[in-house]
Amino acid sequence: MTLRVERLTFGYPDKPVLRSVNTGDLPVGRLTALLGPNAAGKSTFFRCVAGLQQPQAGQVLLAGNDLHAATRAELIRDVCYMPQSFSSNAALTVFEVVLLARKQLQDWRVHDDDVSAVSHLLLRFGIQHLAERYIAELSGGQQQMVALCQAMVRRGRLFLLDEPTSALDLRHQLEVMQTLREITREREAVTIAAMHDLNLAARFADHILLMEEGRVVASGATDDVLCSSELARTYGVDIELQRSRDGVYMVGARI
Ligand SMILES: Nc1ncnc2c1ncn2[C@@H]1O[C@H](COP(=O)(O)OP(=O)(O)OP(=O)(O)O)[C@@H](O)[C@H]1O
Repeated sequence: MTLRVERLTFGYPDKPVLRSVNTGDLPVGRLTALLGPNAAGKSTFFRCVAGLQQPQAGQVLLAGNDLHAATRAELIRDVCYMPQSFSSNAALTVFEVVLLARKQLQDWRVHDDDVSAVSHLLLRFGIQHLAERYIAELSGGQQQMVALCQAMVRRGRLFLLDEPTSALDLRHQLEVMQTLREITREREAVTIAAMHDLNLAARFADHILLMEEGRVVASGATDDVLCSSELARTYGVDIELQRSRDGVYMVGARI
């Protein structure tokens, strides 16, 4: 199974945003990092793929089937989306909001496997100790981990995560990326994480999509894309890359 987005096009009145985006085949069981400068169109791309914004043209093919030809219920079942900004009912606990995310568009009854899925995921992301805390009482980084659990708690086939580590400290960034990579492999899902940290992408992503001004200008294996002159050109900086045992690290950037 692969995800393949073809000619995805979206714009606001007088403002084209996505200009015929083609991703190539994004492999199942692999973590893809979506990179690109501010305003390149990454969040818009996610919203269009998730069906939250209506593209003007193009197809989103998951295992060869057009996601947007599916029913709303099928789309929600298959695609799990974590938006860039966290918004949850502050009067609910962490356990409750993650459970609610799991039950989205499902039978309202809570079964044993729902409770164990939520417990297991909180444990996996290391926030089980927050389960009974109210959302309003959490730090920004803790809220981001809860948002991530909301996206990952369902059995989707495609996970779209908009900057999942932007509010996290160094240790949590590494732990979350490692866990995301493991879960993606175990579930044989397609996971795309938009991010600005090239070092994290280099270390954990298997595949890179590089976006610039509403187009994907490079799609390929992490080592290939990060070493390309395209990356320096897209960001408008000189980038020095150094390979290490764990992958490719960006060690320096100059304007
Ligand atoms: N509701 C809106 N109306 C008009 N233009 C919008 C709207 N939302 C986003 N845009 C524009 O669409 C373009 C792409 O925005 P988008 O949020 O997709 O970029 P991004 O790559 O996710 O950026 P960042 O890395 O800064 O989060 C930007 O020029 C932005 O100003």
